[in-house]
Amino acid sequence: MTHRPTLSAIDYGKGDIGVYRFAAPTYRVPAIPESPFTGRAHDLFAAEVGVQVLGGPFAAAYTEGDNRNVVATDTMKNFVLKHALAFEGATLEAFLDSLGRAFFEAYPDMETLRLTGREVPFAAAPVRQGETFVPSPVLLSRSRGDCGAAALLVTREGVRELESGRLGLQLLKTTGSSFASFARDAHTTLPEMHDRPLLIYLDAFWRYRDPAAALQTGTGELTGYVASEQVRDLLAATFHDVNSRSIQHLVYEMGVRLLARFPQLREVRFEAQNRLWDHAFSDDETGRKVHTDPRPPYGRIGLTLTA
Ligand SMILES: O=c1[nH]c(=O)c2[nH]c(=O)[nH]c2[nH]1
Repeated sequence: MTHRPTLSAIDYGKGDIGVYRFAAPTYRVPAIPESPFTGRAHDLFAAEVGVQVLGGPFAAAYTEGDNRNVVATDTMKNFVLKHALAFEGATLEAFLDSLGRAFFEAYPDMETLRLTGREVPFAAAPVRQGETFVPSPVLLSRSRGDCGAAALLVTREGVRELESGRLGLQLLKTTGSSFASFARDAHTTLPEMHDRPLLIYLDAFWRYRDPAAALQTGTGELTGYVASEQVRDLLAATFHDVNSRSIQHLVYEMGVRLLARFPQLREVRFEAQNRLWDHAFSDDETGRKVHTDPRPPYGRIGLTLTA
């Protein structure tokens, strides 16, 4: 008999479950100075949801090919869609939380779930109404830009981990950023940059002191809920204001302001990428400059700040 290795961790589930729900309840949040956002202007709840079942009595499927306890991932997908029909709340976090509880109720063998969601952003198109433009109540434009996100680790006892986020920001500051006076040695070729056009890709994440603030199932004003659109705008406002000496310096300032603006948060985290364009040509007479894409290697800057 050959030696049988130990099954240290197993998980299986479904990814990228598109959930597009019409007539979804909306919510509002208190205004903050850095953002015009106070609530979603339409009633489409659109997200890509992921479900992973961890551990539990699913080992025999791996070791014996015994599927008797396996909930087919196709069944999970149907379960998620059906749950969206019944869900009374408005936010991604509340949806995933209630989804977890529904899974535990329906499937007694499930012990731990990792639930993830990423908003599919649509914005109301501006349409003329008299002398001005208003958001169309029926015409939405799919935005390929940044989006809200949430990830929960849940057990039958409740939410063990909850992290919210805004993913995929791409921010360019044309002037007012530097990177100079860094350590130089025999390997250094990078010149000092006292004013560089700075392009960053940025994912931002946050955790609440009390996850209950994120999991409110109400639909009116959700006091204490942090809307990812406001986070996006606060990060952009910070980049606008700060003359950064590096991306490290910039994300630190972003984190400080985010924690100060939302005292209900206990931790913020950033994953930034330096996507600075390469300078190609300049014309001193006109002041024009042309840049091009950099070579593939890019700088990565991470930061976690605790309040
Ligand atoms: O903001 C920056 N931080 C760095 O650590 C770094 N390193 C580098 O080559 N360019 C930059 N820019």
